[in-house]
Amino acid sequence: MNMNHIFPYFSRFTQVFHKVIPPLPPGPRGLPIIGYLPFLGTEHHRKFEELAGVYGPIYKVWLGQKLCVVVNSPSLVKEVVRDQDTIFCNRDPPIAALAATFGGADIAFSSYGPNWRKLHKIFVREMPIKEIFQWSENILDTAIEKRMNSNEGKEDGTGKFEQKDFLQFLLELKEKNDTATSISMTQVKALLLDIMVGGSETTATMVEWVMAELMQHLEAMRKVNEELTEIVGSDSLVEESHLPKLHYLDVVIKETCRLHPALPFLVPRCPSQSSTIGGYYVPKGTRILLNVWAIHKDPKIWENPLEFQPERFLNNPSKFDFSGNDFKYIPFGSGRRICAGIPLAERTLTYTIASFLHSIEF
Ligand code: HEM
Repeated sequence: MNMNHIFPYFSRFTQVFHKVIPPLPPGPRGLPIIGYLPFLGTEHHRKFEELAGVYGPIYKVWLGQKLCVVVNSPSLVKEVVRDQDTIFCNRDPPIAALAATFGGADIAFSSYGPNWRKLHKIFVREMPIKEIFQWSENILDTAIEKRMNSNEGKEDGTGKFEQKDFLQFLLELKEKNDTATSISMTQVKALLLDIMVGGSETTATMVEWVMAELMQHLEAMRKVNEELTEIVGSDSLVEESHLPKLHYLDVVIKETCRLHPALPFLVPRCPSQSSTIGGYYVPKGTRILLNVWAIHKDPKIWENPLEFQPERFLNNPSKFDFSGNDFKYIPFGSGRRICAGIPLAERTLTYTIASFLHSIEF
């Protein structure tokens, strides 16, 4: 066992001895140095769900030299993302993420501080979300039109799109002299990474899961198709104005996000100072995993949790939205570090799936 393993225990021992701080959470035993790593298997979300069944709403697990605390209940998630959000809103990026994001210069892996605040403000308040959406809308329209052998596209005749470019928006910010909003080239690249990598992989994964669930549940597929015929009509393509009226598709997407959250532990957080969760001691620097996978399938919270039942959201669609205010349902996270792209993600998901289903017979 190396010093990293020993030190928290030693320092805790002296403090517990003097009755200053509570114990660490319970958790499975691991091996010296490598901790619990050899027992994780390949499906970490299932293993961590299984451990929640054994150790309850909070447990610790050593992954190599890293102390991880896994939180498995809505009330303890609230302690992390609401009651103590300022302490727990740092990230704990692995080396690979730091290498990919220019040392954590982006929003997702940046520590909570001036860089995050500036980029987050630009992203949430100033980014031309509509233009980014229309850019993806154009790509999809063209793909579907090609698929339908139609020549009526939104291209300008030269094969290029007429849309204003969001890259141009970022480059203009780079040229600004105003320190409050101007950004460096590294920040431009980091923001693009968040949009292109963070935004596209998650959205593509969710589109695949929705299609897979609908193909397994033909009654739900029939209802979505009926709704599309009613709202869009049989001879037209799906447009952005149709999206808010597609209520059944909305609950299909919500139910899919419950069963298959794109990030089953969200993006791990890290306390900036030692704290407690659920009465247990959590040292500064611990990796905090919020186990959305287990919470979304907890039979104490959900009736028939493993079944695909979009109707469970139908009577109360606004209670379970993506805002992260109800800690039983947080596919996009919650608190200060909630997904910065929710409006875009919601529109893109609904638009892509609606267009596929309306234009192609599966
Ligand atoms: C279905 C699609 C998506 C899902 C399921 C999703 C989910 C998430 C989740 C779970 C987090 C972590 C939240 C937390 O730690 O509390 C996150 C963070 C983030 N997402 Fe998304 N996301 C999606 C699409 C997008 C899109 C389209 C964009 C941008 C174009 C985006 C940008 C971000 C950014 C920048 C963060 C980091 C926020 C921060 O650390 O402050 N996401 N997302």
